[in-house]
Amino acid sequence: CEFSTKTLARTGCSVCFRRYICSSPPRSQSCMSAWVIDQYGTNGVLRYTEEITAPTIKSATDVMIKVCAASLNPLDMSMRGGYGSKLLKLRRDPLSMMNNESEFPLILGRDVSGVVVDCGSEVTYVAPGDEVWASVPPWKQGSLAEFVTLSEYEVSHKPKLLSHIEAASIPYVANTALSALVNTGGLCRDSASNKRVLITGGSGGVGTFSIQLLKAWGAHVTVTCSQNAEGLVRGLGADEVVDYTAGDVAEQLEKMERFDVILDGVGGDTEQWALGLLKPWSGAKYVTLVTPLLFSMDSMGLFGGAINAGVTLHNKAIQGVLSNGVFYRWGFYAPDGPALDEVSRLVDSGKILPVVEAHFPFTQVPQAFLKLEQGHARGKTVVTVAEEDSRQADEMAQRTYTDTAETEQEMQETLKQN
Ligand SMILES: NC(=O)C1=CN([C@@H]2O[C@H](COP(=O)(O)OP(=O)(O)OC[C@H]3O[C@@H](n4cnc5c(N)ncnc54)[C@H](OP(=O)(O)O)[C@@H]3O)[C@@H](O)[C@H]2O)C=CC1
Repeated sequence: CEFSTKTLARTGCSVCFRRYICSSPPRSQSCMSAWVIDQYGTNGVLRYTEEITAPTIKSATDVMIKVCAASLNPLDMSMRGGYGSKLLKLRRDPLSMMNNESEFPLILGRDVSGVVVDCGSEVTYVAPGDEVWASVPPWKQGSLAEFVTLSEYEVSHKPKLLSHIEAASIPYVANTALSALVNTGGLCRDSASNKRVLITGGSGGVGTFSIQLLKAWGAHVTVTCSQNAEGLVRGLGADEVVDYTAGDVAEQLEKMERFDVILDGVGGDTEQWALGLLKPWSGAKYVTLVTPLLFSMDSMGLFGGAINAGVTLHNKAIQGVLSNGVFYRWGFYAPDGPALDEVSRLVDSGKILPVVEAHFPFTQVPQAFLKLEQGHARGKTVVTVAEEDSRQADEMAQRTYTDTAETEQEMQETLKQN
């Protein structure tokens, strides 16, 4: 081929690119650019390189994706600092864990929207050239890179209505919300209608997605957030909003009808008052996303940490059932391509909108992390990885969430139209 690997990657010439990857390219041609970390720490550990080995198709069900856009989640910040390193290292490669080999360089980034460039021999659901989106499990190399390889099960067709930048804001929070609400909270499209659901931390990534999903399923949604996020969450469909900065949040919520499910994205002392807000003896569930499992394993070792976390969960679950017959549970992210197919349909039918608060070019990944560190998220922070998307990025800059009242009106109009 007359083009360099990089040009091929950027022009999406999947046939030529495929030949390059599969014919054992010379070292320089199998490299890609990425942001990596070589040790755990603060933002200074992020390093840009064009010399990291590009992923390849290793299994018959692998799908290799050219990344157009990625996004950041609180987990990226935590993983940069070493959070979950023991369990994730074991999950990545048990052998290297036993041999005490290094897990570095690591690539962060848990969302991808991009184009398939190569597939294993058994892949049937997608083909080179397809536009896809996916969440990247934390035990795999992330999406702050030119290419990422996932299994076919983890990948889904990108919603047609979204740009890559918009699409990259959804998969990780969607897979987390669906896992927590469906697998752990027992809700689903057919059973959620008229169920009363409370979401704490409704203005962040998981919250803004969950509100829209639950409204699309017909649930009644109450949200806690800061006063200045009320317009945003109401615009996404929240029925009732409680400003946690305006006095005792538990007191305000106690005046309301009891809930069937609580999705807690805040943690801390929330669980001390939240369980009392559930309908007693009715199968109501409290699901928290803020769990001590990985922290325990980091500090006490894999075995000790697992036992400690298991005992904590068991005691709290028993306490919940004994005190007023409610279920206390921990919710976790789970990769799930088929679940994203369902989300894709909801997005294309206008029931779910992306909430992109800020986006950064690939050259400014450390700045994107700094934005994340400031907290007070209002949706998601996205990174444009491929150059083709830079024009879309400029257009997005005009549409980025800046004014709450305007956004609320726009979102309500769009959701009403659908
Ligand atoms: N267990 C798992 O597998 C997963 C766990 N998580 C965890 O879930 C949590 C939520 O994730 P995500 O939505 O991505 O996080 P974000 O950082 O995107 O959002 C957090 C939101 O909570 C708001 N907030 C902070 N304090 C409170 C409070 N006391 N009451 C109400 N709202 C508050 C923040 O805004 P403001 O401060 O302005 O009020 C912000 O909008 C995180 O802790 C994350 O680590 C996420 C994914 C998977």
